[in-house]
Amino acid sequence: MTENSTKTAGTAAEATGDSAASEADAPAVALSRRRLLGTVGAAGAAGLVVGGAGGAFGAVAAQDDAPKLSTVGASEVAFRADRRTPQAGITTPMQARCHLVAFDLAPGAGRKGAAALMRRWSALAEKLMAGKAPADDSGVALDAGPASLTVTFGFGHSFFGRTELTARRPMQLDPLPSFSADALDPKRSNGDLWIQIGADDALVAFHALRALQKEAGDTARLRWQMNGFNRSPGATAQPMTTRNLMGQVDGTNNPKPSDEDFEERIFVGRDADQQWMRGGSYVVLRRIRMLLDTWEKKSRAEQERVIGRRKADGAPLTGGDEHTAMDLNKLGPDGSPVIPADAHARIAAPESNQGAAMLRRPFSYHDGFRDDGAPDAGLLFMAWQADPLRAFTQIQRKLDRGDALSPFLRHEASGLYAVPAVEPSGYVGQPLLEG
Ligand SMILES: C=CC1=C(C)c2cc3[nH]c(cc4nc(cc5[nH]c(cc1n2)c(C)c5CCC(=O)O)C(CCC(=O)O)=C4C)c(C)c3C=C
Ligand SMILES: [Fe+2]
Repeated sequence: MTENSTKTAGTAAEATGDSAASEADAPAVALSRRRLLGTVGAAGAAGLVVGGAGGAFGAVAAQDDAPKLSTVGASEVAFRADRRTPQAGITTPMQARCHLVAFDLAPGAGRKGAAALMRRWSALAEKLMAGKAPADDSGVALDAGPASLTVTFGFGHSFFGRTELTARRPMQLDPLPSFSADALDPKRSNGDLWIQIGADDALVAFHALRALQKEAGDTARLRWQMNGFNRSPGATAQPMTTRNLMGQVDGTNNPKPSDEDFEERIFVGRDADQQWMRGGSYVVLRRIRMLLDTWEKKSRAEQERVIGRRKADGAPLTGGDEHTAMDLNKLGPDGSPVIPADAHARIAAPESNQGAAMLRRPFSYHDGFRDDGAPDAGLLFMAWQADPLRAFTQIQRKLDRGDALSPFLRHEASGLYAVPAVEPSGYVGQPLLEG
């Protein structure tokens, strides 16, 4: 139930450069090579379905007049399956681009207006993710396929008051506590409705954002919007965990779908009080600006001690490669821990937090330069979990008390959203809005 199937059209050798690959098996080969080692890549790859991504701007290999697409362009992520599944965009491998957008319901829209909007938005998202153009299309995404487009919908705390559904608001949506390093801008935080759009092509991502905004009509008003990016597929010789704008390999010690406790950590259980959230997840969003001018003045050795891992390959300072477990007990010749007591990876690790863990799926952002010339850049930190109190809040509280990375960060915006599962039919949130 954690995996969103990935469909793809496109030819073998085109994508892999592997002339030995056969037409039939190549898309799977190409995708698994590119994505298997990605931050949450195993999930997407495990759910591979090889099929055709047809549609108005999708590839239809059999049609002579249809545009030919690379495997990147033609890769399609399913919006829904034939059973209740988590929405796409949670375990889907991270795409190269993202737009995050929050809306507030217009006065008077109420539950009826919200339901109609979610019905329209879900239909549109399903169409776009299949590589099909909406009516009156702008043409922005012409020539491209779905490019792994995902559209993920969430509901914020304030949504439930606006729709008179407070009795069905899960306590997991209770506002996050304040942290000492917070410098939060309320205008760029929270919101009734939240959408995460991800795609491996910038035009496809923008096209979806614009189409969804237009579809909101008079029912919901845009509250804030953020843009993020990650490395482009195929940019590195082999698939790698992504780097953030501090240059660190970021995402190594994420929970993996193959972990025994992955489901219970990331997705809401079958016995949850709020039935409509069963199989869903909660996402915490933090727009975290990096103080890069200060960070970049530190030596590589100092930077590595801040995290507890090597910059070159993400390996723990206690040795091995990127995926070797940290040895938190190892002491150096001077008797002090090799991974310092205030190292970010030590303080955030499950071992330091009663086993708490969450699925981090962040995007970098760069919004130009501030008046003092410092980059307005950092991380759109997104963490997925079954219970934010036991995961994000627990870990952030600990980080707040003495993380060596915190002096280089400013948390400038925050959001917490309930992201329900998607049913085999109907629209996202229907069990909440009509249940
Ligand atoms: C509250 C949770 C977390 C925030 C906020 C956070 C911000 C943040 N992190 C990095 C860079 C790295 N984080 C790494 C590991 C890591 N971080 C968190 C949590 C938060 N990070 C966790 C739970 C972990 C995993 C710890 C473990 O189990 O080992 C790493 C190391 C590599 C990795 O495992 O991903 C880096 C690098 C930045 C730059 C940042 C804010 C901008
Ligand atoms: Fe971190």
